[in-house]
Amino acid sequence: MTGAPATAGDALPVAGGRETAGEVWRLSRGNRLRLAAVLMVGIVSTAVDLIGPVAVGLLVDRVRAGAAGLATVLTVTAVLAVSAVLGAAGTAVTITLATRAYHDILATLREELIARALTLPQHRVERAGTGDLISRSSDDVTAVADAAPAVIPVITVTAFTIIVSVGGLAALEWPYAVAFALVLPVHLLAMRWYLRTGPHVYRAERAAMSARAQQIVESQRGHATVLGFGLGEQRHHTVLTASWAVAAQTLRARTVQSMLNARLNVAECLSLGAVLVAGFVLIGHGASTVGGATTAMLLVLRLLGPVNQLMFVIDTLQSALASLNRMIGVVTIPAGSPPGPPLTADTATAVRLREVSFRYGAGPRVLDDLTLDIAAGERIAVVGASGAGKSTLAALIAGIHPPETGTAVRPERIAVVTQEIHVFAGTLRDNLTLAAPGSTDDRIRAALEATGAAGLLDLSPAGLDTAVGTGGHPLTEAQAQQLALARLLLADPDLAILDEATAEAGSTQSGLLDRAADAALTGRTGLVIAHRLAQVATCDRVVVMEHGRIIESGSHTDLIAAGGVYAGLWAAWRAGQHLAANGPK
Ligand SMILES: Nc1ncnc2c1ncn2[C@@H]1O[C@H](COP(=O)(O)OP(=O)(O)OP(=O)(O)O)[C@@H](O)[C@H]1O
Repeated sequence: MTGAPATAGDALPVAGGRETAGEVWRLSRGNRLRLAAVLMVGIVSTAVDLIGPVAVGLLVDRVRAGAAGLATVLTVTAVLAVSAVLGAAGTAVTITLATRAYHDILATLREELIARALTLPQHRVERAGTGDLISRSSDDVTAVADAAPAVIPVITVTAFTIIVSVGGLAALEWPYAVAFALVLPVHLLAMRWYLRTGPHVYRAERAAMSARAQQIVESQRGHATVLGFGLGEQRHHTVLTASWAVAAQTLRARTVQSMLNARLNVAECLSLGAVLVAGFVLIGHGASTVGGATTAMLLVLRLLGPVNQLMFVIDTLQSALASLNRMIGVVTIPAGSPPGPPLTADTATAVRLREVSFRYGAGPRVLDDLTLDIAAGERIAVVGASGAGKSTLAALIAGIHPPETGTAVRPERIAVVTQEIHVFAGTLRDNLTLAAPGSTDDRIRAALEATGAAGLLDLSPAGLDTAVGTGGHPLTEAQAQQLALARLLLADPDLAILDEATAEAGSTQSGLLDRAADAALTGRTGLVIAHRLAQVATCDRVVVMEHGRIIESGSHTDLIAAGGVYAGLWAAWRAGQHLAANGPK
């Protein structure tokens, strides 16, 4: 199947803040009780934390009044210790509960993301670039998961500390709260600046990472092409450029963080100064004691810690939010139009296409008002020039692409074998029984025999337990094709589609793979796309495509006799075969 380059407009969507919040609320369905517990325990434990500053303030006043003996100091110390222990225990419980809820919600999101990614139309993924989807289900999930240890303690502690400490300041003497509130805009300005600057920087960083992943995936997938055309240098340069783009964006992000630090230092000095001045004025007017001012200063100091920490983790938070938006963007992609209903009533016809059209995105029509019936048990071959739409037709019949217009009726159980065979890491048995779990070893062996692939059992003494795929016994392309055809036989579908499934065979192996394909197709409806016309000639009917339309249809013999396009293709192919066998005259 030929492809087209991805454009910016094809990118997978990224959710907005409101959409993400709505989705997270939906995903938190099973954790609402836990979240309520977080709220209650958090407020109570932070309130307990207030006891310390108040006790120290009282001690200061007693000392100034000359009324503090050893007993007072010991009592205050004990109160400090008990409140610290209770506060810490409460905070630990809060953080644990919040972390569990976070991971539960993330796990649900990850499952939904993978489920959605696996059901995305293939052309949608191809247009966006496989790297983007891989990056969203790996890099982004990691970024959101890794943010938990840094972000959750700070967010929960800060939220409750702000509520309780500002309340405490106001209860002490309202001018303390006012003084703090007057300086709060400086903190908020620092945060606003950061929130305005940060997301762009982090989005750009993530996008650069996606682009790099895409380049690396393409270089690896196209390994054979890269080697074949000597593109190693060029690919290396492209990957290097993408990596430098990531480095540049990361540097930009860290610079923004340093500028935030400077703003935070200013805000901190101003806050402490404002409460100190308020204390000075209040004490001067007899409205507060030195102990009261001490309590106020301690409360502000307690407050500044988590607020500043919040600023420090806000970059992690921003980065995690950018990733979360990208993950939610995939989850909320609306399901496309479902493939046509499976054929049940008419057992004589396996596939019925009526005036179907299809285009990739906004591109030109690749299938154009195409009508085709395939009788149950019939084996048809589809031929035509490169780009005629053969693979697209096969994918539409398989239900991978929904038709843009027209109707497509097909059997329920369809299996497709293409030129690209992925051998999963696992045993031969695992790979063969993917689509037919529970097959007995005898059935598996029979399938291997029937497709002429029994030699796979001799790859190692382990037979069916031979490890293949990544890290396992390497398979040649032809062996992988044999494996796929035997797998198809085991899956026993109503309709088998072979799209260039035997194209990898060299001249010595083409007969072997053609026989394997024949065995896999026997007794079921089959659609074969092949450039080797020897395989085409054995089919019941040949369909010739041009520009997304069927221009000829009939048996091999009839089409040859008709002397049309197929007859020309056949003559050219035979001449090519003759030349290959005998050499030029
Ligand atoms: N994923 C895709 N995105 C956009 N355009 C595509 C995509 N796949 C195929 N096309 C375009 O659709 C047209 C038909 O492609 P298709 O692969 O179906 O043709 P084909 O007859 O199978 O060609 P070939 O024999 O080279 O595989 C071509 O113009 C191709 O560029």
